[in-house]
Amino acid sequence: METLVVDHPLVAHKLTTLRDVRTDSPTFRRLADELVTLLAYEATRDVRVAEVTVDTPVATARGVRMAKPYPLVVPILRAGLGMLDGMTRLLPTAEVGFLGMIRNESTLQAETYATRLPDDLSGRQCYVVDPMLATGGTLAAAVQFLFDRGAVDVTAICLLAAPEGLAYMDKVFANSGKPIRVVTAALDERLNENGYIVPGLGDAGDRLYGVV
Ligand SMILES: O=P(O)(O)OC[C@H]1O[C@H](OP(=O)(O)OP(=O)(O)O)[C@H](O)[C@@H]1O
Ligand SMILES: O=c1cc[nH]c(=O)[nH]1
Ligand SMILES: [Mg+2]
Repeated sequence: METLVVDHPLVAHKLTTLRDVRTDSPTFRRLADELVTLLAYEATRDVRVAEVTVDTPVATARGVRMAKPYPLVVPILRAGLGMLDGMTRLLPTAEVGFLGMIRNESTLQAETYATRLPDDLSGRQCYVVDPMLATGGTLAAAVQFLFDRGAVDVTAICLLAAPEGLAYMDKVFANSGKPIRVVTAALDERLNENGYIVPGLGDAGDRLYGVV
């Protein structure tokens, strides 16, 4: 598995405000939206394109267009929804599948409560969006759903990642033979005894949408 920590002053600046406990929900939403756009710019570096020509007012120019089948963007509900608009703004032809997953806060096991994905993902590039990669249980289950449907490669875009979660992903998919990439704004120190990322930003879903 490949991990890319996007090292850019604008990313670091926005992430710092996102982490701040004083940042209110409207600002948190706006920053999550802006950050995903910056991360997606790097994450889509290998998105498939097809060569085309267009007529400019002056001559013919060679260029590229997004190739079919178009990528699939998969937000993991709830918190991943806060990253969806930023992704589709950058990839307007992408299709969107949904996974509803919740981490049981006692066992830290991921439970799936909704799946709305195309049955056949053969040949599709998939982009999973979820702000937090903590133990990695949620992302591992999400990637497995996509591979089971034939996805060829999966890139996860996470605002924050913990070393424990990356190690877990590495272990689970060591022999998958399919490319997996994690693109994140920061690799934090560790998980605490409750499975929260330290220093982290708290519960991303609650900060986006309110405490449930
Ligand atoms: O790496 P893990 O240990 O599996 O934890 C990460 C998951 O936890 C959060 O979701 P949560 O379960 O809080 O659901 P929510 O988005 O509805 O708040 C987060 O958005 C990830 O999906
Ligand atoms: O720190 C964490 C860990 C899991 N889920 C969150 O929202 N935050
Ligand atoms: Mg949550």
